Amino acid sequence: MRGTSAALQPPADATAPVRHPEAPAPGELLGAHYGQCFGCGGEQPHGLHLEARAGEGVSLTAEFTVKIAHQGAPGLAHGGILASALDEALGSLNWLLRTIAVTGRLETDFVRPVPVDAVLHLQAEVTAVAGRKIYATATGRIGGPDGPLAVRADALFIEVKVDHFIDHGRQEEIQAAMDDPDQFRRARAFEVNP
Ligand SMILES: CCCCCCCC(=O)SCCNC(=O)CCNC(=O)[C@H](O)C(C)(C)COP(=O)(O)OP(=O)(O)OC[C@H]1O[C@@H](n2cnc3c(N)ncnc32)[C@H](O)[C@@H]1OP(=O)(O)O
Repeated sequence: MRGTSAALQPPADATAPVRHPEAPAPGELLGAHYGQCFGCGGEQPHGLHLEARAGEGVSLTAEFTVKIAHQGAPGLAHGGILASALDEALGSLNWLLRTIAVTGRLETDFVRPVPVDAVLHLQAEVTAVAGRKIYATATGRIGGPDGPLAVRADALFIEVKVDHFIDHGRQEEIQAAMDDPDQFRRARAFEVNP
């Protein structure tokens, strides 16, 4: 069974997504956008350490290994963790558009339980854009890109200005990110077009 609400159906005037000319080449690792990010940051000991690689068009692949710290039921990944992995993969697509956007809505189907130590292979793509609204979809398969389907999600991202983070984020982290002398890292912390 699959459920996607009307809010995730692109409107009639939606257009196909356009890959930014300076987006990383297909096959290139995207790297973490922020070291403290729970999804991709290398400085988060219990984070997902999700590694995303650019694909063709506005798509990517990503992998994450389910760790002991990610359990819900004994020996199985927590559903919220799996939704986080999908959210992170979907959010990383915005780097290929060079658009700053946040998740407005995320609808997840949990198809099959995912055991600890399994590697979840994610595939995500933007399907349509309508004004500030970015529609995207993702799947997660166990053990390999052709492995059994475990999770899938459809999402709506909403384009925001960098002020979204500056206005709402805790001041000390915002300041630290803004003070980063590495212009590229500073830009990516907020997924800003550098
Ligand atoms: C930096 C990259 C990090 C990647 C990590 C993974 C991504 C994340 O987890 S991001 C963090 C989680 N998300 C958030 O914190 C977002 C919190 N929400 C918000 O800040 C606001 O609600 C926000 C910005 C999404 C929308 O607010 P606002 O800018 O005022 O837009 P608003 O005018 O309400 O809506 C714009 C359009 O989007 C639609 N929309 C907004 N939210 C939703 C929603 N939840 N469901 C469906 N449609 C929505 C509106 O209906 C409207 O559509 P239309 O233009 O057709 O009328």
